[in-house]
Amino acid sequence: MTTGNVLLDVEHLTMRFGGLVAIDDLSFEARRNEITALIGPNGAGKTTVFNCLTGFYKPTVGRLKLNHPAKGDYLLERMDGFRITQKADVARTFQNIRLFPQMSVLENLMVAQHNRLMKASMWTVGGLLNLPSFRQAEKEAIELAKYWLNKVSLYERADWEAGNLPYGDQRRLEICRAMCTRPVLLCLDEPAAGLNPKESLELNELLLGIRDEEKIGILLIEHDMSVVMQISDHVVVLDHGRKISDGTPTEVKNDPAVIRAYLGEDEDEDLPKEVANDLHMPSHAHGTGHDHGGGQG
Ligand SMILES: Nc1ncnc2c1ncn2[C@@H]1O[C@H](COP(=O)(O)OP(=O)(O)OP(=O)(O)O)[C@@H](O)[C@H]1O
Repeated sequence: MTTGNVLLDVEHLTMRFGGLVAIDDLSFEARRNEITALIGPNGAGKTTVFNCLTGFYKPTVGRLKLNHPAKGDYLLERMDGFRITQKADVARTFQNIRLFPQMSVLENLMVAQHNRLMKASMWTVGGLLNLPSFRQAEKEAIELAKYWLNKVSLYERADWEAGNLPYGDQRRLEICRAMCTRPVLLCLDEPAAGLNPKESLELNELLLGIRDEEKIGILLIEHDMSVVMQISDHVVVLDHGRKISDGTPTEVKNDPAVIRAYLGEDEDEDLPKEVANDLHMPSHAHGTGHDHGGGQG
């Protein structure tokens, strides 16, 4: 595993819901210019980590330090969700698509830049008077939106209602929308869910391009092991809220603790072929009864 360039430092994160410990003393790092995958069976606590990072939940215990390359350090656990996006430049997508379906594709990307435009308009006055500074900000916002639409071949459909796009395109539009906020950390919750193999490959290319060209950190929750193993620089494995492995994809897939978490020791269960292939395990194996499909968080 590489060192340096630590962008996100999660220290001793614990999240309890009443008597349920969803995250139990979790520590890990995510670096700039890297894709860090957070994997684990259903209910392992992955989405809860995202919810803590983005201000949806206040952690019971723990420190979530974002080392912003331009602005300094932020302790995310002390910030409200909108400030985490606005100030700390953390962006997120959700398991279930959350576009504005009746707005156009382009409008969805302009809404993402609302904060910047409001600031440039001096909270309406500059916009009403159409001041040069506002016109310039608006031009830049449109340019940025077009840049991302070109990246995902949606430029020609900028005027479509977002809800009318095919499913895979909606997923990619969500990523574009997050990128239009100019994040330093992009958190993606199961971006490959429901994609066909060709769309999954395109997603891999998009994410690798974002990592290499934008030089940001990506934190990825994903059940699709072909995506995880092909594009991650670093994988953190959770099971029942605890970290059970942390390393390169090769280190993690050979880790007996990971194999046990996915396969279990007691019951007979078929491991889904694609998980078995990517973890280099037999598809006939023993199981814990953990569900391996893409669940809701
Ligand atoms: N708001 C909440 N209130 C009570 N329990 C919760 C809440 N949010 C999550 N949990 C519980 O915390 C545990 C972890 O859930 P979480 O959604 O983080 O898992 P996950 O790894 O993302 O699962 P999946 O892969 O199915 O999305 C689960 O037992 C879940 O029921």
